[in-house]
Amino acid sequence: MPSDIIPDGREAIGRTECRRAVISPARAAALAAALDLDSVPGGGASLPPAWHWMFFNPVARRSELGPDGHPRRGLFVPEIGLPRRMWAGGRLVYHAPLLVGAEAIRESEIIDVSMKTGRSGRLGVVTIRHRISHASTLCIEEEQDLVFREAALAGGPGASPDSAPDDARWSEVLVPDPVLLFHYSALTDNGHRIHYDQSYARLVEGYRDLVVHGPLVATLLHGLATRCRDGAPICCFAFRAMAPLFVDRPFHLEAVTSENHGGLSLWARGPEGELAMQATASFDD
Ligand SMILES: CC(C)(COP(=O)(O)OP(=O)(O)OC[C@H]1O[C@@H](n2cnc3c(N)ncnc32)[C@H](O)[C@@H]1OP(=O)(O)O)[C@@H](O)C(=O)NCCC(=O)NCCSC(=O)C[C@](C)(O)C(=O)O
Repeated sequence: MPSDIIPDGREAIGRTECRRAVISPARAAALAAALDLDSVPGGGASLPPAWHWMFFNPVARRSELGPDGHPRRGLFVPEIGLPRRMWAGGRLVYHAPLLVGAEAIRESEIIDVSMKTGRSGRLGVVTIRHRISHASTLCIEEEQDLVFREAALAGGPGASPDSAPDDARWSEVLVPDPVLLFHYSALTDNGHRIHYDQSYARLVEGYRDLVVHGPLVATLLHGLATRCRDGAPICCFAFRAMAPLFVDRPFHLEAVTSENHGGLSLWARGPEGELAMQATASFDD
């Protein structure tokens, strides 16, 4: 392809992949430890919601990695000429539990690639649909939004995050220390350098420090949602990452009962009061 043609990635719409994994009790126990939880889901138990993000991830050979530590773009996720990847949001429907110890299959399809111009510059949004099943039982349907941004430029448009709500009924604080980031990267087979390589995060991607994983924050919000409802199963969860959170800077996980749908509105509030992630959860009861 001539170098002056900027790819838009839309040729990848419809691309599919399929991965199998055993919902490993050892990984579940390791995530429970990393999150400092009292209970560990053992063999045969239901995997807590969002913990499936530990499984089905591509493990690429070193020669197939891109400069950010992810598998090189073009293998499944398309190359769209925008180098900085972020996990920016998703929508999940939980139909049936994934069982610890059992084999599961994830079928994935790229369903949209769209180019946008945001306050922070040009963005490419790649949306992937995943269907996760035990044999013929569909357990989770998920749409995952990956955002790709332009290379960091000195003096480029800065982030202008909104403020988080101030009416939380439930609030918990978490310090995302580097050991937690390390464990979450390892448990999710995620080589993305923004989470552990400080000079890369700062000098190449232009962040102020190591970035907290979007799926980790969303996992913590799932946990808060479950506690707010005394363990009732979540049936739907949607989230959008609005601003990055950084290592060692405490943030709050907060929730309030939603007047619209009777479920919960949740958010992560960053250290300066910024809205870092917003989410909604609804329940089977
Ligand atoms: C994405 C940023 C730069 C856009 O910020 P912006 O200010 O430029 O955007 P905007 O002006 O608010 O919106 C522009 C357009 O983009 C859309 N948009 C705007 N935001 C989103 C979103 N979240 N999800 C989907 N779409 C989004 C928005 O709807 C709009 O579309 P429209 O023109 O059609 O109306 C900004 O929201 C941001 O910095 N978010 C934080 C992302 C983050 O911190 N993610 C977690 C860390 S990265 C990670 O964990 C990675 C991992 C795990 O290693 C991994 O690679 O898989």
